[in-house]
This record gives sequence, C-alpha cells and structure tokens, in this order.
Amino acid sequence: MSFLIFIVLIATAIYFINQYLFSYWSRQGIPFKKPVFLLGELSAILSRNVPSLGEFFENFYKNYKQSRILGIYFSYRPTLMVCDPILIQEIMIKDFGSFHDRGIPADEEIDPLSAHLFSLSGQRWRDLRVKLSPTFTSGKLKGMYPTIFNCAQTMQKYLEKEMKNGTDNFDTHDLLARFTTSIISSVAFGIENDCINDRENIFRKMGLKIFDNDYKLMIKNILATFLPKLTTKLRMKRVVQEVEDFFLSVVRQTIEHRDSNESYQRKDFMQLLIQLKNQGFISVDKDENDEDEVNFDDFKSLDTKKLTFNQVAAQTFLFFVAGFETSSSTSNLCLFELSRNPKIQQKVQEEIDQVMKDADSTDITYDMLQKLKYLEMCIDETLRKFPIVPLLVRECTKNHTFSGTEFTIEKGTQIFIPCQGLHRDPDFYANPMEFDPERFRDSPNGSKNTRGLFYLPFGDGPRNCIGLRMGKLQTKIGLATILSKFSCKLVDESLMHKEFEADPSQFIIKPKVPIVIKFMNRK
Ligand code: HEM
Repeated sequence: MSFLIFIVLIATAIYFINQYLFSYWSRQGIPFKKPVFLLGELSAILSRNVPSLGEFFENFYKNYKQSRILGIYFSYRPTLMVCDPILIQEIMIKDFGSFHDRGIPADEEIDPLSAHLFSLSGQRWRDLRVKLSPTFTSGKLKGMYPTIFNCAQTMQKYLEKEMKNGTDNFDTHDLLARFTTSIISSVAFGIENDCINDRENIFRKMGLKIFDNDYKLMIKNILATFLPKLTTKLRMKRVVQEVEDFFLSVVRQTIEHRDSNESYQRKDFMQLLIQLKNQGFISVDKDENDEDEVNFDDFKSLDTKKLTFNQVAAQTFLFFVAGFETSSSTSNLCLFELSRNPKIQQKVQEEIDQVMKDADSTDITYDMLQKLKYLEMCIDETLRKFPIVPLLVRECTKNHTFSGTEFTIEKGTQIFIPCQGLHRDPDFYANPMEFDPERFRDSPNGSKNTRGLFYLPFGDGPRNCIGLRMGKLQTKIGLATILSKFSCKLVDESLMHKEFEADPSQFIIKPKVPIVIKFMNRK
C-alpha cells in the first residue's frame, strides 16, 4: 500500500513539475504551441515524423505567422520562433547587441575543432570575426581565383571526357560537391586536390563522412541544436574521431611545411590563418583595393592575440564544412530548376555566350563572372525557393522587450527564424513555388515589400555568412562552366511538374534521392 502511495506521489510531482516547466511561455505572456509531454517538439523530430527540418518549421510559420512570435518547447527548453520581418530585423541588425550568439556548444577540450566562428560566443566571436573578415574581401578572392578557375577547367575536361566515352547522365549533387571540395580543399589547405577525377580522394571521403545521414550523428546534431546545454553537460563529442584526426594532421603538416619554407607564398585561406597564428592580424596587401570593404577602424581596438594551432585548425575545418556542401547544393538546385525551365536556361546560356564574345575569351575570368547578372538572378531565386540553411538560430544575450510590443524575453532564450517559411510566403512572393528569376531584376530581396527582413539565404547583420562572396563565386563559376558547354535536361521527367522530397536527416536542403541530369553538347 505504502509503495502505491509512493508511486502516486511521484507521478503527481512529475505531473506538476511538467505543468510548471511547460507554463514558461504562458507566464511570459507570449503565444505558444501546446507541447507534447516531456519532449515537446523534439518528439516529432526524434521520431523522424517530419518531412524535413525546413518543411517542419515552414509549417509552423504558415500556421502561426499571424501571432508574430510563437513560444515552443524542445523538451523543457523554451524556444522562440520569430515570424515577423520587423522583429527579425530587430534581432539581426537593430538590436544585434542583445542577440549576437547562437548558443551552440564549443568546448575545445572535448572537440578541438569546435571553437570556430560559427559556434563561438561574445567577445571571442567578435574578435575572431573582425580578424577573419579580410579573408573574404573581393581583393582576396581575386587572388584565389586562378586556383578556383583551375578546378573549373578540370571539371570541364572531365565532363568532356565522360561525354566522349558515352556517359551523359550525372548525379549533379555529387559532381558539384566534388568540384567545390576541390576548390575549398585547395584554397583552405593549400593542397591541390582533384576530387573530380579521383572519387576516392580523402577530402571527398571526409566531406561525405561529415554530411553522412548516420542516425547517431543526426541525434547528436539535433541535441546540439535544440538542447545545447545538455550536450555540454554530457560532454558529447560531435566531430567524428577519424575526421578530427585527419583535419588536425593535415593542418599540422601544412603549417610545418610553410613555416619551414619562408619564401613559400600562396594566396589562400591557410596563408591568412598562418598570419593570424604568427602575428595576430592579417596584413593588407598594398595592391589590393580592399579598404572600401573592411572597416579597418575595427582593428584599432582589436587585441592582436595570436591564434593557437587548434584555433587555426578549427577555422580551416569550418571553412571546409561551411564552404563545399552549401555551394554545391545551391548549384545543384539551380541546375535542377534550369533543367525544368528550358527557356530560362537558354537565356542564361545566351548571357554567358555574349559575355565571352564581348571579352573575346574562351576562359571565364573573374571580371567576366561579375557581368553574368541574369545567372546571378537565377542563383538568388534558387536560394529563395531553397534556402540551403532553412533555419537561422540566435540566442538572446540580454533581457529584451520587442519595440512596440509587450513581449519581453529573457537572456538565454533560444531564437529560431524560419527562413524557408518566409521565402515561400505568398505575401512576399507571388506564386512562391514558381521559379522566377525576374523577381530579382530590380530588387535585392526579390520582392516589392521592403519592410523588415524576410530574404535570408546568407542570414543578415554582423553575424551573417562570412563566406557569402566565396559561396556565390564558386556557384557561379561552376554553373557558367557547365552551361557554356552543355544543355541540361532532367532524366526523371516526372520531376518537371512536382517538387522533390527533401532529405529529412539533413539540416540543410538536399534532395532525398539524387537528381540525375542529362548533359547535351551545345553546338
Ligand atoms: C551558397 C553558399 C552558402 C550559403 C547559402 C551559406 C549560408 C550561410 C548561413 C545561412 C549562415 C548563417 C548566417 C546567420 O546566422 O545569420 C552562414 C554562416 C557562415 N558561413 Fe556560410 N554559406 C555559404 C557559403 C559559405 C562559404 C563558401 C564559407 C567559407 C568558405 C562560409 C562560411 C560561413 C561561416 C564561417 C559562417 C559563420 C559566420 C559567423 O558566425 O560569424 N559559408 N552561412
């Protein structure tokens, strides 16, 4: 009998604790979605009962956008979904000082490669961001262009060879991922890599391991995103040991090689990171006209603390991870839409032909790429329909009351911004599932609406994507190289009129089943 009373008491206590923890949003006076016992929204995600992460949050956006903000729970962790473009602007730009972090765990002791720009917080993030900003100016990218162009030439020759041998169907995601892996590994590690011809290349293998849809890795990523404090408490390692060993060893060998050859000069990320390790800042080359792009006043107040070896390795690892899959997915989905829309594809090709004719050049130079405005509009429209990173994350770093509202949120609150929902909202984009590059002809956000932020493929504000220019550059050169020589058609014609299914195990937008495209030689 006493055991039964004990059980009843425990059950009652659990019930009331659960009720209390799940009353957080009602106590804050913020509209909320009723949570599922114990797990909240995690129950759907962990049971893989969701189409894809992007669509999961897009559905939230559609159902709750009228309330402007929505309180949800991941287990007992309250998270605020912000759907209103004006409030999003407040978070990302206007009151950035209260939202500068992502709240993602970075513990160098457990994961030596985790202390990178994406996950660092506060002053450590700011100092590093200012130090790394000169890495991505157009002057620096121009310096890296010969390496990038070489990779494009290798891809072109590879395709010509394959076509001659009778292969004309390509899994373009894999092809373009091998292309961007070649670029990133060359410019980030200074190692000339040919992942295009060599499918077994170690960098490609590591890339596949990082984006593997292994269940264990997926759970770790889910926990780190939705319950970051738990991940830290459990001292959970997120980078697979084999990947960590590989990156630490490659970075060590590269640094040793360059340190022992002082005359060695290469215009790549690694060289810039080595400057940060040896002198604490990046030197501005006199011949580079970068001053208009980086605010060098920031450097006056900046400590010149040198980067440690692990910090160099972590940034290199991040450039690799953030750099290849995002750009190859963008290029792949752009090629997919161009294959579905032959007239738009033809217009892109005519533009490329014209620019090459005007320059009287068969090679696509850096300056010629800047003239491919219509191709750029197609890339912008691809990223509207398919924001490769469909959800942005911030953490509130100071108690904050949103302007013109009664809504106050506490320091430590996790914030989600559902880009995919915003990008497909008919209030901003008529017929949102239609691929229409013309939206971007005279509008940087593809819409007539100018209130607040709702076009966010690279995020926005001081914590936006630092590699934006690099991402666009490799996407553009890859597509221009292919489309100058070949026309593209979908092998599975049923995809002409239906949307592909996104892979539910990935945080980024990626088709569940590879898209196969038939290449045809242009006259
Ligand atoms: C088409 C390609 C790319 C897309 C769509 C993309 C998208 C994004 C997005 C959405 C974010 C988060 C921004 C925010 O929270 O406001 C981000 C952050 C970041 N991206 Fe990219 N990215 C691309 C290419 C690249 C490349 C090529 C690199 C580096 C080589 C890179 C490095 C980074 C880094 C380091 C951050 C973290 C910045 C910080 O926290 O200060 N990205 N990217």
